Amino acid sequence: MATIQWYPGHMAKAKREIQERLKQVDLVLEVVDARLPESSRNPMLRELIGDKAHLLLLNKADLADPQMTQAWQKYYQREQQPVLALDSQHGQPLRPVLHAAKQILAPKIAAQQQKGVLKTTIRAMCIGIPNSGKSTFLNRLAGKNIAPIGNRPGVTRKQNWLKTKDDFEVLDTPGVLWPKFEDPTVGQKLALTGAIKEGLYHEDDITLFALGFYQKQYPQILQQTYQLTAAQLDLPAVELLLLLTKQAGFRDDYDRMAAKFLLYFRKGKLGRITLDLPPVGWEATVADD
Ligand SMILES: Nc1nc2c(ncn2[C@@H]2O[C@H](COP(=O)(O)OP(=O)(O)OP(=O)(O)O)[C@@H](O)[C@H]2O)c(=O)[nH]1
Repeated sequence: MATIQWYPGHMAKAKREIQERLKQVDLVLEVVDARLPESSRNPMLRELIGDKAHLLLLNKADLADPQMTQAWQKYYQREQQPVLALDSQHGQPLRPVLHAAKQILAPKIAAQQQKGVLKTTIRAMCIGIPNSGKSTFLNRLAGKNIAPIGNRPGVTRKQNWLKTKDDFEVLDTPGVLWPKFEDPTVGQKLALTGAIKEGLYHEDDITLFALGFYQKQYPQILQQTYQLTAAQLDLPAVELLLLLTKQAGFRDDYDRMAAKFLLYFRKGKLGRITLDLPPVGWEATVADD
């Protein structure tokens, strides 16, 4: 399978801009996809953030496996990484985000108050990879539509400040991917969830990856959606794709079936699933505490 690579012209520029803007903010809000909390974190951004106050937002939690989202939250808490799970599409994130921001910045706010500064504005910066839901999140935060929302990666181009009530100001930034995925499954997961521009991957490859993942982690969803027997569920992914293609009446046009499968997946019609699993053994260390 070809490795998915991405060489956007604006990446280096975005990096410089983010570096510059980091100096102006108290806090970084990192929006990731709750279905892939690690694979949708840009290592370059992580490096840029350094030790700046940082709240990790597991967005699209409505599409993720709720038990896995809970596990990931526990995992990050254990790592001393402040974290919140959000559904920006349907929820109201302002209150929980502001509350978490105030907790993270409590020592800084207390120091300012000691100096007699009573009205403290919190300045945050929203970062994340394309399509993680930054614009949707910011629109919800502001309570009105200000950031452009797209269902394609790479819609947000400029950096804009938005002000909410409660002296909370947030800076929007364009979604930034990184140039090369060390682990090819990261690219496959990002392509599956729609973070990578169409045309940079083969839909059948990504569908085969997804089928294999469902077979291993969520067989009951496949079984129920496509009415499969136990033996069919165990077929190699390629054969399963051919079977689904025939079942759909597409003869041997598996490209058409792959496109349909991806569309279904992206509409959330193939169940709530999480593609990244917390590192093996972390629960044991939590239990030891
Ligand atoms: N189900 C669900 N969909 C969401 C959520 N947040 C965003 N979306 C959808 O995800 C897609 C991408 O959202 P955007 O807000 O445009 O993402 P972005 O990160 O600003 O994207 P770029 O502009 O490419 O950087 C859109 O189709 C949104 O409707 C969420 O919490 N749940």
